[in-house]
Amino acid sequence: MMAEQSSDPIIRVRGLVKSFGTHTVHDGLDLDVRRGEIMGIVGGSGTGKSVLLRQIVGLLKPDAGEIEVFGEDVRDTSGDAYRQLRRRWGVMFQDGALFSSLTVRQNVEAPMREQLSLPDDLRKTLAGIKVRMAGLPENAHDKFPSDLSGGMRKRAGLARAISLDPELVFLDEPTAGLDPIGAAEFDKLIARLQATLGLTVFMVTHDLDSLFAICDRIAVLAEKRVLAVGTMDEMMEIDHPWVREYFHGPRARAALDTKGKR
Ligand SMILES: Nc1ncnc2c1ncn2[C@@H]1O[C@H](COP(=O)(O)OP(=O)(O)OP(=O)(O)O)[C@@H](O)[C@H]1O
Repeated sequence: MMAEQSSDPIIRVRGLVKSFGTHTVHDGLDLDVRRGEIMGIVGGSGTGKSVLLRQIVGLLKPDAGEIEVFGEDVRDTSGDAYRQLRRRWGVMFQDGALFSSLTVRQNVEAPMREQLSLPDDLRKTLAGIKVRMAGLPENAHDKFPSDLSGGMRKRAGLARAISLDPELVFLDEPTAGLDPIGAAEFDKLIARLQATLGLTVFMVTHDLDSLFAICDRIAVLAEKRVLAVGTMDEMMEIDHPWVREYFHGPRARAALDTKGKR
């Protein structure tokens, strides 16, 4: 997990401001995500974790501030430069955001169809490889999302997120809704893909087990900005009411216990 890391920021956010009407969600938010790390984004409900993710990938426009991914400005999403850039990352949304009328493999093929001109057979084969990499059994490839369990749908969403061999993946609450065993397996899958593909991972999560198990660093969103960034050990030392409550509360202790047993 740590081996591939360097201090080279793959995501750089400076002075980000974002409001919806009179409600300011981000006000002067700064964040660096380094190449090769798994960065966990945490914060109370409504602190703007998903809104941050959506701005970084260009789905929402910031009101002010700078956002660079791979050293390129992502605020102008109209041109070829953004289209080129978008190929270099994959996103897994919370509900998987799969096309319900397509099978799992066809869902994984969709970005390939859009972005690459490959012969049908090759595209199908490559999509099958991604589905297997996401840990889905052979008999799931031709199923529709509605015929899959929640955990399998998440794996299908992950397979689609890695369909274009991205350097960076964004995961929005990947383990939400999974039982603890399913969540732990999903954590392992993320860590394995990160290590084998050399990915950088930006992961919004509420899951303390995931934070303990696989995140290299954590960014805490509070007070409309990134209040603190650091390793889990560093989080434990921060004297801020929300951070203290979150990282020292009963759920955190339970997660630490779980980690000890793994
Ligand atoms: N398109 C939108 N229009 C208006 N308000 C929005 C929009 N998207 C998000 N918001 C508001 O921005 C705030 C941050 O939302 P966001 O979904 O990023 O929170 P979050 O930190 O991901 O929360 P949770 O942990 O509950 O998922 C919320 O108050 C939300 O209501």
